Amino acid sequence: MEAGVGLALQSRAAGFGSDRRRSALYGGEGRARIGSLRVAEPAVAKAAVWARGSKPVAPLRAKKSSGGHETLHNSVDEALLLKRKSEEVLFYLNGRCIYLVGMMGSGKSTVGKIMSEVLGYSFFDSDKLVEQAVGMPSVAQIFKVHSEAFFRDNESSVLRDLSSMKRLVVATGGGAVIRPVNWKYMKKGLSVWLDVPLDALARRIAKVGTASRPLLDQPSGDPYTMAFSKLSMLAEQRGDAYANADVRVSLEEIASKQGHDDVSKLTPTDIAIESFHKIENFVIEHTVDNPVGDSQADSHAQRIQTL
Ligand SMILES: Nc1ncnc2c1ncn2[C@@H]1O[C@H](COP(=O)(O)OP(=O)(O)O)[C@@H](O)[C@H]1O
Ligand SMILES: O=C(O)C1=C[C@@H](OP(=O)(O)O)[C@@H](O)[C@H](O)C1
Repeated sequence: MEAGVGLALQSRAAGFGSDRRRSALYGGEGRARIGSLRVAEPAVAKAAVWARGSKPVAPLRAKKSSGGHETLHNSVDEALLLKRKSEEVLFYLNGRCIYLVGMMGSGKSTVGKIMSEVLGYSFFDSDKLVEQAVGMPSVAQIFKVHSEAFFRDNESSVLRDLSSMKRLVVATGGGAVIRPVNWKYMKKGLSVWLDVPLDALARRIAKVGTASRPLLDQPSGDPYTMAFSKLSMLAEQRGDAYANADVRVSLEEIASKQGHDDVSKLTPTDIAIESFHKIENFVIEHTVDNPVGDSQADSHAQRIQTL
């Protein structure tokens, strides 16, 4: 049984409900607002926080980072490229939402927040919306007190409600892809599969712990090994479900384009840029009547080049 997610979203949209609920709906994480979009921090500066390597480095306004000029240059270049790509994509998206899908720990929330900020879209994490709809503080607790099926019903309701909105980036839960009805909702926008090798996922999850991810939570054992074996099982069960996404962003491919094979060197900004690139190609390839018009697209491309 679902907990009236649709009604909850509507009543909150009309200004009812608790502040906690309202801030989660309109700000995702308390930043942007639907209706009057607001980006709290300049996206370029924010993006520059993630420079090469897996750790955040100092923002631009700070003194030189330990990586020196080269690191600073890399982060500035990345941030500018991200900005430029987002401007191109914004045009092609025409208000459509972006749904990020992928296994647990694939970076949907991390990359999704960067994409939403630079686009000026609102960000939502569907797990958080389910928690609010049900009135429980964590997905883990929902699984424990109710069941996975109860969680999945509410997840579908949240996706249904989001699908009627515009200009959102949504980080879906890793298992949202298994229900065909969820694809009906996500296909109202553009879906992006963050395809991350299992060993990298297991490393990330072992680092942050499994308490918030009930399907991986194990009372004992080496965290990396346990996460790896559970993730492998889930990946097998889910088969090709992720491949329903409109575009696939493979971290292995990005790493190989950059001339190495270490996906742990990729920053979330690298991944956001590649996601924009793939979305743009997808829209161009799938625009049957070319409603944008070639000349309009050309002049847009020229404008972008001069930025
Ligand atoms: N490109 C990346 N490099 C290194 N760590 C990352 C990267 N993207 C995400 N992470 C880390 O991996 C963990 C899971 O990321 P998250 O965005 O929460 O994934 P998801 O939303 O897909 O479950 C977080 O601790 C996050 O900081
Ligand atoms: O893969 C899954 O089935 C799940 C992924 C989780 O979301 P994240 O992918 O954000 O961790 C969360 O929805 C729930 O624990 C189930």
